[in-house]
Amino acid sequence: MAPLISFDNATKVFGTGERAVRAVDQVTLDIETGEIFGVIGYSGAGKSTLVRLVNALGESELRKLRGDIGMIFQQFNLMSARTVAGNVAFPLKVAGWSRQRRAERVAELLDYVGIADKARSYPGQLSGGQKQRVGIARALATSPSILLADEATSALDPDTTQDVLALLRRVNRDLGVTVVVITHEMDVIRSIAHRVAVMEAGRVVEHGPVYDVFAAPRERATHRFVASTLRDRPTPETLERLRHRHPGRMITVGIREGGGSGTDVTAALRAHAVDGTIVYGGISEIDERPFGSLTLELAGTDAAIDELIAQLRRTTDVDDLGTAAVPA
Ligand SMILES: Nc1ncnc2c1ncn2[C@@H]1O[C@H](COP(=O)(O)OP(=O)(O)OP(=O)(O)O)[C@@H](O)[C@H]1O
Repeated sequence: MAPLISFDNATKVFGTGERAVRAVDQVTLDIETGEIFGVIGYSGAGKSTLVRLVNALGESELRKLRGDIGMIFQQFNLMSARTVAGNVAFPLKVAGWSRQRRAERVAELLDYVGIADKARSYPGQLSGGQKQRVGIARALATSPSILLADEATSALDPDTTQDVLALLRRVNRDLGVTVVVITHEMDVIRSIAHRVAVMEAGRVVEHGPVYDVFAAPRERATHRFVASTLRDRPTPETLERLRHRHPGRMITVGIREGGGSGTDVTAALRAHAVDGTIVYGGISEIDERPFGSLTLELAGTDAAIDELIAQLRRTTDVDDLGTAAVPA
């Protein structure tokens, strides 16, 4: 199937001469129908500009697509003088829907996003999470096939963020809407994206399935984003402290789907008569698959520990951290 959105060597330059900024620099990227695609980067990386290019297609393309792209924003962009129902009805009005059909569609949408009771409220009377639900209802009004979410959860607290992300996941799954999420937070990517592109200085420096990018980040920026969300591996400072309490041989074992599970670790310890104490770690989910690591202090003969590590390395990555006396 042909991609829904295709960037082919896309470039956007602001300004001219010495002051020219290449906000988007030779980006080639395909977004497939039905996926949740994440674009992550630090402030100024060019994410918003890239997504705005989707909205700025040539006239004929645009006519074909008008009403086919919904958009939600960090600051919600609701009309404060209109009620919730009025905000959601607005794009339908623009599209020429009758009053009766508008009312039906608005009721259906507000029910879907879980704020049917707020139809007559004004945006100023709503919490941030409720405002974003209105934004989502409005963006979905004309049944678009693409939803662009530009930092849509960046103004929300962590719990509300998870609620809104769960709603976006439903929109993708139940309604088959292709969702493009722009964010600077790897937590957001980890929670809902299937594939991700990492942007830096206008370029896509790395992209692929979220699980693969997490499991084997190649670029420095990607390493930083991954570390910012998992926090499962001890930093050098943490390791220093751990060594005081646990002077023995330590290893960090990657926990993955299809190899390197907690069960594998337990079985390997037993098979080699090595005792393992879990001293650090975290296992969570990426794209609904297990992912993380465990750091263990091991007690056993050197030979047994070496064999244990060799066995684990057949299915997952193992960092040998050495001992307090002889760090690796
Ligand atoms: N209209 C404009 N005129 C001039 N420069 C611009 C304009 N829009 C964006 N830029 C520049 O392009 C670069 C990329 O900006 P962009 O907003 O796309 O980044 P971003 O990754 O979305 O960052 P943020 O999350 O802070 O919005 C920045 O250096 C920015 O200053």
